[in-house]
Formats: sequence, C-alpha cells, structure tokens
Amino acid sequence: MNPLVAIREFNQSIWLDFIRRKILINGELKRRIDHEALRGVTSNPAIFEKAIGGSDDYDGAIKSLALQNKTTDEIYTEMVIADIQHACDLFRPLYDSHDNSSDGYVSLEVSPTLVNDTEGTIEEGMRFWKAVDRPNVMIKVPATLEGLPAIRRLIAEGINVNVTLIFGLERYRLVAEAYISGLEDRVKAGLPLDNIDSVASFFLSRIDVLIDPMLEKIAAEGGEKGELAQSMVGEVALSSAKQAYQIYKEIFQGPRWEALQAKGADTQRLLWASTGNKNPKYDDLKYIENLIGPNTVNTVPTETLDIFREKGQPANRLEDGLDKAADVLRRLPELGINLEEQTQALEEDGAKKFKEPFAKLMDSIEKKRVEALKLTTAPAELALGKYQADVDAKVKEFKSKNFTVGFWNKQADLWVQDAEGQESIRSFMGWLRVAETMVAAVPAIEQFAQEVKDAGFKHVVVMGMGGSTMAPIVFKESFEQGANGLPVSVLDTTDPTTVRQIEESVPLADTLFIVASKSGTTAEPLAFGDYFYDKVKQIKGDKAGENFVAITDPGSKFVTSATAQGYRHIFLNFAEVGGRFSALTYFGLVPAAMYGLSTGEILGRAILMMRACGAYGNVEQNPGVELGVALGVLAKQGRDKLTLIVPESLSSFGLWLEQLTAESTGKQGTGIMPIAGEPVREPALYGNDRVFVYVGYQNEADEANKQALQALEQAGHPVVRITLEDAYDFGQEFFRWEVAIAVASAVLEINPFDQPNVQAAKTATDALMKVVEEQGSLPEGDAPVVTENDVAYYTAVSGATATEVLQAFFDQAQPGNFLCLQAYLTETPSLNKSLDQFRTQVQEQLHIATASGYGPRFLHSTGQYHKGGPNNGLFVQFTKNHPQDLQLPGRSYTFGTFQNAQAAGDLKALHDYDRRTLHIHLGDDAEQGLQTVLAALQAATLRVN
Ligand SMILES: O=C(CO)[C@@H](O)[C@H](O)[C@H](O)[C@H](O)COP(=O)(O)O
Ligand SMILES: O=C[C@H](O)COP(=O)(O)O
Repeated sequence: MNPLVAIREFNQSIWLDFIRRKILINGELKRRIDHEALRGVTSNPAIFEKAIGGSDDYDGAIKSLALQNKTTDEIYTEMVIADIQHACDLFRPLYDSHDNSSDGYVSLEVSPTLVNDTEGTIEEGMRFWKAVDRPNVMIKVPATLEGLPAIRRLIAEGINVNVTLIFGLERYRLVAEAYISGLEDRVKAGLPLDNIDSVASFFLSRIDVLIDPMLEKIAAEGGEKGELAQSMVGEVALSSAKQAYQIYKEIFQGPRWEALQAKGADTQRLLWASTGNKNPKYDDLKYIENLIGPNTVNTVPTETLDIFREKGQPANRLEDGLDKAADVLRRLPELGINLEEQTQALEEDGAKKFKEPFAKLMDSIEKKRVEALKLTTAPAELALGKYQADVDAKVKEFKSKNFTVGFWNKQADLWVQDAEGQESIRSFMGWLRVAETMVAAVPAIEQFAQEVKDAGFKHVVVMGMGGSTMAPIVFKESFEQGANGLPVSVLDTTDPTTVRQIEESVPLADTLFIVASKSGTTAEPLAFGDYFYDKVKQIKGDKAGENFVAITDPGSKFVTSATAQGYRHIFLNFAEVGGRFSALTYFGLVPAAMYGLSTGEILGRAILMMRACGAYGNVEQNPGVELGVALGVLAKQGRDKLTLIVPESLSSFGLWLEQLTAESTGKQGTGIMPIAGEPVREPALYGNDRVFVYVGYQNEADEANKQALQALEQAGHPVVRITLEDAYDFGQEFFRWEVAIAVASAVLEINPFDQPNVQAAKTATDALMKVVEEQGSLPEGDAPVVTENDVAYYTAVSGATATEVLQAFFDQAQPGNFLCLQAYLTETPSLNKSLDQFRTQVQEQLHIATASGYGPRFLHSTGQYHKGGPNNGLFVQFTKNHPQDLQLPGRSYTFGTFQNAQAAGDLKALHDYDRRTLHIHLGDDAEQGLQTVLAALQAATLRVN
C-alpha cells in the first residue's frame, strides 16, 4: 500500500506544506487528495513568496488587479485568498465527508508584520475568515505572546485557528490554554462549539538546526559533557515533539476539557511543522516517520512527501522512547543550554524568516504593479473628415453631462426615458465589470480544462447560437491552437450536412461537447445537445454525460435537464450579461481555455481597455466613448453601414461585431448595419452611407487594404483604424466595441440590450414546426414566380425568366439600401466564393452595401436589424433540399425540416415587416443551383432607381 495511504491506519493526517496556483490548476493537488490521502494544506508567507515571486503563474492576475487600481497589499491579498478558496474547494468533499476526522483544512497566515500586534492580528484574522468564506479555512496566528490573546478571541468568534511558530513546551501549554479559554468564552456567550477546529503547529527541524551545532561544539570538547552532548545530537526536536504530545494528552482530558467536549468541542491537535530535513546527515524522513501517532497532523513539504511515498515506513512511533525524550530535555541545562531561551530566539528568528520573504514578495508585486500601469491600449485613429466637428460637439455634450460616470453607474436615462426600458437596461449591464469577476474564475476554468485533457478527451465541440458561440469562433479562427489545448469545432447551424460533417470529423467517445445557451431554451443548442448525447449514449451508455458540459444562466431549464443527464459540469453564467456582451464570460473563456489560450491574458487586456474607458476613474480620452459617439453621429447623418475591413487573419471578428452592432442598434426603424466580408474596392463603388473600420495587426503589412482605405479617406469617407499587437488584443476589442456600441445606442436613443424583433422569426418558425409535428411536413408554400434549371424563385415582383425576376427585384434598389444574402446552406469555400461573386456584381452595378450570412446563424445576429432596423434591405434567401437528412432523436422531425422551417419562419417575419424579399430554392445541389442563379444575374442589368 502507498505509505501515504497506510499512515491513515495510525490516525495521523498528512497535510501538504505548500501551495502554488499551478498545483491547483494542473490537478496535482486533487490527485494527492484522491490518491495519496492528503488531508490538508498549510501556507505561510515564505511559501507564497516562492509561489508568487518565484513563478509567472500570477503575472496575469497581478496585471489585471493593478489595472483595477488595487494596491500592492490588495493584490497580494486577493491572489492568496483566491488560491486558498480554490484549495478549500478541492478539500471540501473530504471536509464534508463522514470520515472527516477534523481534516480538509487549508491554512492562511495573517501578515508577518502583525507578529507582535494583537489587535491587528484579530482584525486581519476576521477579515481573512470573511473574505475566504469557506468553513474549512484555518487562519494562522503566530504563538507569540501578543498572538495568544488573538488566538483566544478568534476561537471565541468561531474562527478555525492554526497556531503557528511554536518551538517551546511552555509556550505550547499557553497555546492550548488560549484555545480552551476561547472555547469557554463561547460557552459563556451561549454559542456552539461544533465546527470549530484548531491545530498547534510545533516547528521541528529548526530546533535541531539551532541546537545541534551547540551540542556538536560541546561534544568536540570531549569529556563526560562531550559524551552527553554527542548522545543528544539530533534528538532535541523529536524529544520536544514527544513531550508536547504527552502534554497534549494531559491537557485534553479531565473535567475542564470534558465539559467542553460534552458540548461538541474537538481537541486542538498537534501539527508537526518544519518537517523537511535540513541536515544531510539525517534521514530525509526523520521528522515524519518518528512522529506518527494518533490525532496528530504532519504538514510535509512536497519533496519530503514524495520521498515518503516512495520509501516511507509508517508505524506508530510517537510514544516510543518517551523516557529518553524526557531525559534529553531534562539534561540539556547540564550542558548550559536553556531550551526555553533558545526557543524564544527561534520564535524571533521565525518571525524574521516570514517577514523577509514577505517584504521581498511585496516588492516584486509592487514592481509588476508599476509596470502594468504603463500599458496602453491598442491605438485607434479616427479620420472623420467633415463629420469631425459634429462628433466633437457630441463628445463635448456627453462630457458636460458626465456621461462616462453615468455610464459606469448604469444610469439608464442616458439611453431611453421610459421606466420599463430603463429597468431592462440596468438589468443587462453586468458585462461592464464581468471581466473582473472572471479574473477570479481563471484558475478554476484552467483546472477544468486540465481535468478534461487528463481524462483523455481529444476534441471539443462548442454548440450554441449567436452570443453563445461567436467569441469561440473568433478565438478558434484568430489563434493557433495553444500548446496545451485541444482542437475546437463550433456547431451553430441546423444544416444537416454540417452536423454530419462534425459528427464524422470528431472521435465521438473522446469528444467534449459544450452546449452553450444563456436562456437554456434556444431550440438549436438543445437540438444539438440531444443529437450528440444520443450518439455518445450509444457508445458509453449511462456515462454519456461525462462528455457534456453546459454553459447557461442560473436557474435556466437547461440546468435541470443537464443535471438529469449527468453532465460533467455546468458553468453558471450571469443573468445580467446579455448573449452578445458575453465574450468575456464563461461563454467565451471556457472554450478559449479548452483551445489552450491564456484566459488570464485575454481578461488582462480587457481590463486594460476597461481602465482606458474610465472604469477606475476619470480619463482624458475614452476610446470606447469616442468611437461610439462617432458611430452614432455618423449613423444619424446617413453613414449607417459600418464596413469592416480586415486582413484575412482577422476575418472572423466580423461575425462577432455583426451581432453586437446589428442586434444592439437595429431597432425602432433605426440602427447601424454591419457590413463584413466585403472586399475593399475603389471609392466610386460606394455610396455615402458608409463608415469604414479597419482592424489590423501592427506587424502585418496588409498594404492593399491600407492603400484602399487611404483612397476612401481621401474621397471623403470616414475611416477608423485600429491596430492590434496580437490576437490577445481581442480581449481589448471585445470591450472597446461593447462600450462603443452601447454609446452609439445612446446617441441613437435606443436600448442596446434588447432584441425585440428576433422573436418574430422564432414565433413564425415555432408555428411551422407545430404543423410539422401535427402533419408530418411543412405546409406547401406559394407557387414560385419562375422555375429555371430546377431553381425556383419566389418573390413579390414578377418576371418570365430568372434574369427578369432578378432584374425586377433589384430594380427596387435605392441609394442607401443594402443587399443581404441569407444562405440556409452548407458553408463551403466554393459556396462562399459564389456568394461573394453575387455581392460583387450587385455592389459594382448598384453601389449599395452588401452583406451575407448563413442561416440560422444570422437569425441570432443581424436578423434583428433586418426586421427592426430601417426598411432598406433587399433580402435574398437561399434554401436547398436535404437529400441526406438527419433525424433528431425523440422528435418527429429532422434537422433539414427544422432548417427549412427557420428559413420559412424568417421569410414570413420579413414579410410581416414589409421587407423586400426574394427566396431562391436551389434544389438538391446548392453549388450548382447557385451557379445558375449567378449566370441569370450576370445577364441582368442592375440599376438604382
Ligand atoms: O503552516 C505551517 C505550520 O502550521 C507551516 O507552513 C510552517 O510555516 C512550515 O512548516 C515552516 O515554516 C517550514 O519551516 P522550514 O522547513 O522552513 O524550517
Ligand atoms: O445571442 C444569443 C442567441 O440568440 C442564443 O441565445 P441563448 O444563448 O439563450 O441560447
């Protein structure tokens, strides 16, 4: 048996005398708990110095906290409290378990600067206890004379105390007395005694380190004393420990103690500390093997623990050689060694040994804090030409009404004036500071990612719609997979071919499926979840849930079903953060961590932008507000097509920005229409409805785009240029744009956080699906205007051929309109090319903006603007047959029928809003069908009326 496990037979608990964020994250601590019977952790200032000062594990957190204007002291405290909480949570099952013999504790020491300060110790002990907020934390208090009253008081307050820095037996008696008195204080106050625990940490190796040289010196002098001294070398620490144990047994018995015991009190166990051997002449396990005995704890450094695991010989030895131990202690004075005096020196030295590393640690945090404050955000250059004056005037107006302060205070009247709208705005502004909350969640997310890898998973599929998957798409497309990451696929379409492709491309049994849905009621992710759960169940039976993870809001119905299905984990997100504002929450960060990205770095960059946007005090220039005001003012003056130009490497950003912009602003007949994926062209091909935004990398030349933008600027178009250092700057951009779009919405006087018209398509789809469930298929639609080459055209305009229909449809175009291709098709590179070709021809001939999106993805994105924004879109919807459809388990319909119903539902919604539509059904072969459409389009002459 592993000696670490075997030691439990002797009722001794082994704790680890070490903590570091890495062992919390990489599963080491959990492994030791689960497989090596580890029953607690102790930390001290020197341990944290080694952990924080000696590694870069904490650099991200230091940066984020520094940017939040936290002091060095606050940074230290927040980081150690986070680690202690994390470790407490790992020990919680043990602490709560039936076999818990007062174990599962994690110790956190008060500042070593308080070593002689009773009141300071009490205050900090109580503060730490509250901040850690875990029943299985122990607050460590030094056993100095000033510490003793603090121990009594903290125990009386019901706080678990680990009394540290005990070297001498007399002091140990006082420590036990302080504990008992504290318990008695509670009894007097009528307070309960159960659930209070304490240990007395007796430091060992340091005793020998101090006393051995004295003994050796005497031994070298020879004679009788020399012989006596020689016999005591290496014996004083163990003798003290053995004697302390006898005192323990004496104190925790008899009427005084029994009265407390009857009320549920536990003894204050002795904990052997400083048990790493310092003398190469001694056995490495000297302070472990010799001190095994019932109701004791040994806190062991990692290296010693590993040696014990390899060659430890557990046996009950604590009461062996008691006479000899007593003799050693009794005869020390004969050699002129006053142990009590020496232990006082050890106590003073012990305090120093904690103060020095603590000071060093604070110094290193301070340096990193100062460095963090020098960081600057990615530069944004706004070249607004003739619009500059109006934008400046608006910025001035906003400044005069203290807009930034109101913004951070969730002052809803900055947007709308009705009470209901204001209430809704306030309830969706959790995104403002969610990055701060997520900084604290980083270690747990990273630990989860590691656990998944350790469990042997090889692939991750994130399944969801809109805001629940846009950020994962951006991460996956813009970053290389991290060294520690897993490949990630994203499923956000009901298209059966795509679903099948994903199914065939991943190792099902070894794939982790993340079902992401804020509401937990969105039809698509629930369908994806059901489909793949059924597939995995066919392989793993009742264990299928191991492969599933949910990200959803607390209390959603999905929490109940995921729990029932035994999902591996449920990440509860934040009700007050809307989907499109959730990139920096679990929705974006869990997939990012799985992909091997540094979530701490993403958040650090976000917090840098928060700071620049005034989250932590006044700022001269606010990049989010300035951009937002510009976009709002431009939109009001007709420049309402936000045209994103990016190098290929950043193309996915458009998907995210489209949703944020269109869904936030496209309502009440107004809004900003995002145009992504349109190649930049010469100025003559654009109308006066554009504002161009370029986002590129500082080290990527991207000359063609840059020159074209130059020409556009010269031609009088407003141009914004943002330069990123690397892909981690998405952390900044997510936040910059969230602020900017919220601010632009304030200029437009609308609520950026609702999506009132998205429901229209969902409702129409639901009605159609009801028909499918009742009648087995979708209802017959209207007859096509024309069918040519098996491609059917449905529209309100007429024509005898496909070309005539297309021509008539585009004859409706007016300046400031836009084309929107809505492809309920399987995304492929060649299809993308054909759709681009369609857009190019329309842009070249009509000079209107063109957009394109795959259905149903865009329903959760630009779909809001299509119905809620101004009636200036020309919508071309493409659908196809699904000859190779996929049945949904437990339902009467297929993915293909579902997708067709979504297309038909949205078409109905567009009609209900009087939009101009052309539905083209491409038949069985979408690629071929689209070619015939393109040929027909080429034959048409498009002109603006
Ligand atoms: O928490 C405790 C005791 O409760 C321990 O962390 C204790 O501080 C350590 O065992 C000692 O500081 C380690 O001492 P040493 O090995 O440096 O002499
Ligand atoms: O943007 C959000 C999408 O509409 C999906 O919503 P959900 O996260 O509640 O499933």
